[in-house]
Amino acid sequence: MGLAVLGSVLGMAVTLLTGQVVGAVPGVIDDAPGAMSVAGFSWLLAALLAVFVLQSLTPAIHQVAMMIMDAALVREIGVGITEPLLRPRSVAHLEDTEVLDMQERAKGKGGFHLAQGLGNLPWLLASRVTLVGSAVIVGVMFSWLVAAMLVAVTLLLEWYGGRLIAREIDVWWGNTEEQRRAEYLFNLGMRDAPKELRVFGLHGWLVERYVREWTAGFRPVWERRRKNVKWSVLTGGLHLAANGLAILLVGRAALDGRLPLTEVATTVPAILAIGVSMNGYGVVQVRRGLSAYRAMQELPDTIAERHPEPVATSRHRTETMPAREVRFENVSFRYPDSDKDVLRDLDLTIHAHEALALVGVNGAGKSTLVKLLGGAYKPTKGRILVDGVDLSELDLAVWQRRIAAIVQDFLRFPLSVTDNVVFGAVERADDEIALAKVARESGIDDLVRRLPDGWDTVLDKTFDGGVDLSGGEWQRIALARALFAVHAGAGVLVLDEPAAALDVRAEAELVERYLELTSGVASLIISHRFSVVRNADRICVLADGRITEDGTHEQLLDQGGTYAAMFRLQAERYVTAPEDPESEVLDA
Ligand SMILES: Nc1ncnc2c1ncn2[C@@H]1O[C@H](COP(=O)(O)OP(=O)(O)OP(=O)(O)O)[C@@H](O)[C@H]1O
Repeated sequence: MGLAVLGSVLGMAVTLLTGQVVGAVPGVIDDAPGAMSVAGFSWLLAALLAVFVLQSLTPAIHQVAMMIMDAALVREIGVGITEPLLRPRSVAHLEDTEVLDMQERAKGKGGFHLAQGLGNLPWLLASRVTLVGSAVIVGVMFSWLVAAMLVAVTLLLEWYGGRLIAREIDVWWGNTEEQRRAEYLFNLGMRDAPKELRVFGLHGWLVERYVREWTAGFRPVWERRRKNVKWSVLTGGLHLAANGLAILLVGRAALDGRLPLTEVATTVPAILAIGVSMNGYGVVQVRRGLSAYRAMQELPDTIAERHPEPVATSRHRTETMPAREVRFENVSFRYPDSDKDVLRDLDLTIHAHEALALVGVNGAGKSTLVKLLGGAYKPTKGRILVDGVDLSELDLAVWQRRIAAIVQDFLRFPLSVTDNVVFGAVERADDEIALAKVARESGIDDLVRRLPDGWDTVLDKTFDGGVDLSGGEWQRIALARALFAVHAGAGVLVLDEPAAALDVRAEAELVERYLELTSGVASLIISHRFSVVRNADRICVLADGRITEDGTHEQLLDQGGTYAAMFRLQAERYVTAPEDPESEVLDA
């Protein structure tokens, strides 16, 4: 800001000195009495040159300063927006439309990002300094009335021009249905589904559809722009007329001998400087940048107010829990903004050191139960007790580190194999012995040996030397990550569909070692594969939001309820297809 203001002050100094130089020329040439000496004139010229050079340098220095500032601003804004969203240990705020709106506003409306808005602040300030300074020059040297007229016209037209720009930008960034569809199609082709598009030969369809949606999406922008053109020409004409009138008045005063040469030579550039200080675009950018800045500042408080985090009471030793059990007591739950209870008066106890399997049809609420266990959501009714202590009284950050989980949509980091595994317990990232152990347990040791850079291979083909893994290989990596967390001391292991992408042999291996892998921790396994489920110490059926059956595999088969029916249905499929290699595994 200092540099920008200095630049405009130096600009005005150039105007004043130029006026003095021009005004002094006749006297110096005529060597008139009382006129400036040649030496004095030379000093004046030297001063003009020095100020001019300085003024020419400031934009370059300003650009460099802004580039450095801009990088820092973008970084700070990135942190300022993401940090409050990441900090809470639960996730309900990420589905709260008020929070999401505020986040959108903080990112900047109408393509005016906060960094751009704030980055424009110095330029706007500089143009304001030029406006006021030049108006004072015109006022002092010529006429305050003309100065006031020029300032009024400039500000009025700037305000109106800003409105036109803002409207056009709002239409542009209105994020119409068509624009969003075009963006979706673009990402589909470039990022999300390049393989499927080729397999189905959809290239031509995608391009044609993209062009159609894009054109439809931007039609309102062009309509608005067409409407704006005549107003823009009109305001431009008015501006020109006001400046022209002011210069005409200066010219007449000069011809009438009322205005000396120095004043004429100073006033004319000052009038032009007022004209070019009009900056409607900058005003809109700064105004929106500042409103985004306010939203960013309010974001943490809004999240804290609307989604208060429980205050952890240090009386409990969360880091060794659960020593006995985790108990769901009369728990009901519905997602925010939903009118359907996913869980209803559910009672369930998971004992420490016990392998518990949870089965149920699609959408029964199994993954939801895991989210509650991890404190991602709070029950709408009832309590979750860990060794008799309400989960809401525990330090959630510590509790969440006690849980090792493979969730259905586990993360596939485009980083090295090591990073993908040690993210299970970053504080133990250097524990190579544990790393080697989980590699054996999860069956990724062979895979790592085959990879070009072993543990350092990046698991994303878009990076140098990176590779793509198959779905099943990724699942083993996720299993290794969860086991690494268990070795680092996690007390609860959650495996949500750990075998979904595994081949028959890998699944059989997992089944064989399942109880060994989960010994010593409370484990919850969710699977539609009964070959996995039947090995658990205890099996619970989740239906209609509550536990309807509870027992060992044999007990539940004897009961002849839902579990038995589901198991027989799946087993029959293998029995009627004896050539299916999976039947051997099942028999085994
Ligand atoms: N974030 C959410 N907001 C609203 N409803 C949700 C959300 N996540 C899940 N649901 C709904 O909650 C219900 C239970 O979903 P959940 O994922 O827990 O089922 P699931 O038993 O794990 O199913 P699956 O076997 O298919 O994985 C479903 O009806 C689902 O549509």
